[in-house]
Amino acid sequence: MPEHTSVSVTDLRKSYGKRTVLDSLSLQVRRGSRTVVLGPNGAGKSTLLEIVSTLRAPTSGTVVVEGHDVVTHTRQARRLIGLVPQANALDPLATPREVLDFQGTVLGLGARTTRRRSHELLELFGLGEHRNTRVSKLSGGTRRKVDLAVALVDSPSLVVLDEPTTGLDPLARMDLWRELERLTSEGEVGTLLISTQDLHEAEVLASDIVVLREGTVVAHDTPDALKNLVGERTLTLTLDSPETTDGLVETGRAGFRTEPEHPTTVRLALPRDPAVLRAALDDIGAVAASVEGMRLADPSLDDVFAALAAG
Ligand SMILES: Nc1ncnc2c1ncn2[C@@H]1O[C@H](COP(=O)(O)OP(=O)(O)OP(=O)(O)O)[C@@H](O)[C@H]1O
Repeated sequence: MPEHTSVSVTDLRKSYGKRTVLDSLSLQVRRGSRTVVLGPNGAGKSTLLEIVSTLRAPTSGTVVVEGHDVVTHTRQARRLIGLVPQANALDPLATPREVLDFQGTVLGLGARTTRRRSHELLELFGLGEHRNTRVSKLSGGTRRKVDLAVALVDSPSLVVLDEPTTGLDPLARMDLWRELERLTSEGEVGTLLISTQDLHEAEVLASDIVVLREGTVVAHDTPDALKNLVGERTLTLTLDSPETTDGLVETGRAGFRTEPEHPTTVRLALPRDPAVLRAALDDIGAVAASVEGMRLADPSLDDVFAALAAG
């Protein structure tokens, strides 16, 4: 496994009976990355994360986390992984402090280390004022921070989060995103592996994106590279009449197009060839007196998802 790889997945297959859910899946998760796994319902995101986290056994193939094979060296791998499961699994009657202390005890950290780590994590997530409040009385966002704190008790190198903000309100989501960014930028956690259905979440969090479709990786790159791969920068002009837009579409040399429902707007995928770009600007210059508005839009992860995940 190369030094800069946190998780190395090779030829992974998972079947339930006759149904193959992950198929010949190979993937290298960069150490230090916030890698987001995107894919439609049933693509296999949770299954992949559960196998990486040692919760589920693969049918075949290998998964190595921080140098430890999750099947042959499960215990060693498990110690380096912090898991934030999809469903909240906290005891509603316990307090955050009790939950953290319990986790430290289960992990065999010793009383002093457990106390110190509990204190550090309560501080890290601003949970001090809630330390003695029962989990059942905490907001969804605060509970999620407790989930995250629990995952960090043993200072894992890799934190795996399955749909971490599902069910949270927009402010709580943004708050959790900030925490996750801070964890990696301040070096508290080496690598984050996150599954989500939420393209906005991916946009905010991801340094790297993996697109899964029907149990295989169909793309893996930085968000910008994926956007450039599938989408185009688009210029939208609003002109003063349908006649002017029609004229531009007919005479323009760079692929101007209109949409029937917006007869006064004209769209142009920005040409990469400088000569074609200059010709387009000339054409726009010729109708400059008719321009009423202009908007430049970058390709988005919606374009990536539509092109790659939905197929
Ligand atoms: N224990 C199981 N037994 C049988 N089939 C299963 C089991 N767990 C998952 N599956 C099936 O495997 C496929 C992949 O499920 P998985 O939960 O990994 O997908 P996902 O991408 O996480 O989907 P979602 O976004 O809906 O959570 C689904 O079709 C699911 O029904």
